[in-house]
Amino acid sequence: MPMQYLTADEVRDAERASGDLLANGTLMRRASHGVARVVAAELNRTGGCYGRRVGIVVGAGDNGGDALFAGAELARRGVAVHAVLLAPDKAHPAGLAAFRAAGGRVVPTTGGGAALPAGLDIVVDGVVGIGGKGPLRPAAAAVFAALAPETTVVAVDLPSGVDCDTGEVHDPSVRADITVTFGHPRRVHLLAAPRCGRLAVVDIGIGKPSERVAPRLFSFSDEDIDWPVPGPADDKYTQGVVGVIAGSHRYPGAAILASGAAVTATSGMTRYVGSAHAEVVSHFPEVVAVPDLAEAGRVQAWTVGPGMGTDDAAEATLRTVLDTDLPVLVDADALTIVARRPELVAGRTAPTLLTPHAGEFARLTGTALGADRLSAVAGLAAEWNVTVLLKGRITLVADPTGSVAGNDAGSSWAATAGAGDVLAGIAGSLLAAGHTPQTAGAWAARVHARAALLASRGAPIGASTLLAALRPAIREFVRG
Ligand SMILES: NC(=O)C1=CN([C@@H]2O[C@H](COP(=O)(O)OP(=O)(O)OC[C@H]3O[C@@H](n4cnc5c(N)ncnc54)[C@H](OP(=O)(O)O)[C@@H]3O)[C@@H](O)[C@H]2O)[C@@H](O)CC1
Ligand SMILES: Nc1ncnc2c1ncn2[C@@H]1O[C@H](COP(=O)(O)OP(=O)(O)O)[C@@H](O)[C@H]1O
Ligand SMILES: [K+]
Repeated sequence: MPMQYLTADEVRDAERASGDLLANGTLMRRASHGVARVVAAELNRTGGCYGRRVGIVVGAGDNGGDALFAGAELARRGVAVHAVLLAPDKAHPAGLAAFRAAGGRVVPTTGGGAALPAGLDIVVDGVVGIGGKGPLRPAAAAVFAALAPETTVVAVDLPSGVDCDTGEVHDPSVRADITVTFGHPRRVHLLAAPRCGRLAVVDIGIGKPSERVAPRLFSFSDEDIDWPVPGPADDKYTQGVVGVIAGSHRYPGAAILASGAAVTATSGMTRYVGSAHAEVVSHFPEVVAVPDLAEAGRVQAWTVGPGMGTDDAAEATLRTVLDTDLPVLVDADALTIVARRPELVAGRTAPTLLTPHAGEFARLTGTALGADRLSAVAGLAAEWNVTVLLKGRITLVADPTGSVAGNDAGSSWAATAGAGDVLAGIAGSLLAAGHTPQTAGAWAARVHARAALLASRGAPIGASTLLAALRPAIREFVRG
């Protein structure tokens, strides 16, 4: 099942709908118990709970309340728990009473600030949760800045200082090793996944919000991905033929990478059109390669753009392809052309997938991509009535209805020249196989990221190494 990521308002809506459970404190009891369990498991993994030392950083709201109740539970298990109260007058009263009663120690405040003692095994970030705004304030920032670098940080609900709805990482903010959230993941857990560390979702007995607001962010689970495979009745044409228009005789790299990715991604046939036809065939003899579009046979989808140039001839080719009623993936140089001629795609009714990186995105919209990547990509998709895949560590694929599929690559080894050409070849193949632009883009991003991880094993890679790992990566997503 795809995972849905909620806004802070949607979380509040779901919490309110749980009625008595919210009012009588059951939700907070379950939430804090979940935090304590995760912290205890981490301590047990590294030697046990008894005699260990944990710090909690407690803000003014219910996030601090969660931390205090969790601290109380840990203290009852024999952990020495020290709390810094950032706003002593506002600290959750029942939480603070429980913490003190269990033997938790509150660090005395001196000169308006307080620091945690040294030598802690784990520090719990209970500064802010879904009610937080902006960066960490100075008192909280000082506590985290003073921690030894090896201290494990467990964030309650989200790392404080990171925006719940946009994932904007303010400076300063918390970097968590583990984040414990409640009921349903929030947008921040995907949009700022590297800042959240491992995510633990604790069931506290709340349902889904009654209404979702656009953009609605989700991610495919591995099990949702069902890679196309040929059946007994298939031949090379029935699985969808993909056409690649990329590269040039002078710069054949993009042509070879995109065509090679298309050959590898799905069975069937890959056609190539462009002046690098001889180079493409010398690397991948199975590609049917011709210099001119007029000579190309039939395809079920086009990938157009990487390294094709932006001159009049390139524009004419792009126009011809976009004038068809076939699915088209528009990348790289083709995006530069579209930025000056938006009417080429804006009126299309056939499936259209634009795949910009941040710089190309800015060229398309005329403004630099800000911190709210999710709203930006959903906005462009809605305005142009196309699907937009925004590249990066977190790839976002927005369709025009406000649905956005996100994928955390899990590593950043794919940030290498030519990796985008490989992505374009994979996603084009999935379009030719009949998938929607959003599914094609999101599945391509997932398998591309997996290939980068497999290829790298901890060392830098180039795009051809990534391409070589594509087949084992795809194997993980072939069902049955
Ligand atoms: N509802 C429930 O049943 C459940 C809720 N649960 C938990 O409650 C959390 C939500 O609690 P919440 O609504 O009290 O807000 P919260 O995130 O603690 O922060 C707001 C406070 O922080 C302050 N503040 C704001 N920005 C700040 C900054 N940058 N730096 C420093 N301070 C800042 C601001 O205070 P002020 O601006 O007045 O100083 C305000 O008082 C949720 O994330 C989950 O953990 C769970 O127990 C499950 C059940
Ligand atoms: N920091 C990062 N972490 C993970 N993947 C990244 C990162 N930056 C870029 N990528 C991925 O690498 C590829 C780079 O594409 P692109 O920028 O078009 O490069 P090129 O044009 O050189 O091929 C995309 O698939 C993108 O999502
Ligand atoms: K927090």
